[in-house]
Amino acid sequence: MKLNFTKMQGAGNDYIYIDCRAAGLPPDAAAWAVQLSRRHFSVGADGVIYLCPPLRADGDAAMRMFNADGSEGVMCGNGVRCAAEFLYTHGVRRDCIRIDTPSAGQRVLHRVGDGLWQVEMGRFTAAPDAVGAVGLGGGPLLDVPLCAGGRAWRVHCVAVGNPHCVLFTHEPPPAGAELAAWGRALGHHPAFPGGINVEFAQPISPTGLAVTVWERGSGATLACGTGACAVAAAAVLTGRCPRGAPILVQLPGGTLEVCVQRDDTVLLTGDAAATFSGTVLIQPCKAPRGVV
Ligand SMILES: N[C@@H](CCC[C@H](N)C(=O)O)C(=O)O
Repeated sequence: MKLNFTKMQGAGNDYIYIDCRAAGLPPDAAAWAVQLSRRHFSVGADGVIYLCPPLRADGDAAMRMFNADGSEGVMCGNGVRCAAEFLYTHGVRRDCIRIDTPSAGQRVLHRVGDGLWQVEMGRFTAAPDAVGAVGLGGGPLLDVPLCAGGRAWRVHCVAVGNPHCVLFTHEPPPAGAELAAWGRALGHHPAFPGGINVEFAQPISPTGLAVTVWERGSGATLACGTGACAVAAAAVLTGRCPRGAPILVQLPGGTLEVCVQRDDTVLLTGDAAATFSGTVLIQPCKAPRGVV
């Protein structure tokens, strides 16, 4: 079977976009995500995003995002900007676009420049499944001691749709094998039975953070939009960055601007671009992908 797709990236977080606005989500959506995301063997990506019929009367489309291992994410901060850019160039040429999601609600996006979108990401909350820890008034869990990968850490658990485990470092954040090893150890820690995304953040100025990311379901990625929001929220809550001001989150794939507002809602601004389109042959799935 042949499938039309568009490859897009936001801050280097790359997804394959499949337009299902007419037909709806395909039954093999998760299996296709595993197959198509494999770098060197197929299109290659951090995951697949299906654009589906809207869930609300005022929605322009709905978005379903699947990580490279076939697990479904609740939200995708980089992916939703690319989804808006895709819709903008495929029939919804408006500067305000509304994208529905099954469990994170509707996201409203504003086109603030050529290929530049600002998205209202909603309120940050406690990461939902940090077992045994108690958040402040049901809010994020701050300064939680955790042993993982043979090291003792202090982590901040914040959800922005997806759950995130944020760690602040004095040194430049880890990359390569170190990022993969620590990300995996923390991301699969028993405190997080549903798995968690991991961000290492080094404050580099009063409003700037250098960040590296290990994503559940995809491994190390060049950026994570909800992750950038979670890092900014943790930085505000721990007094490292100001509330209500733009915070620049520098990731290996690009810089995202995040503003944590007085009511705990978060604004995320960043690029969104198509890189190529094509047709891919869907093969019967042979070998399952290993856990990342
Ligand atoms: N890269 C995304 C988040 C994707 C989902 C995440 N891996 C999860 O399963 O929670 C972003 O830009 O937010």
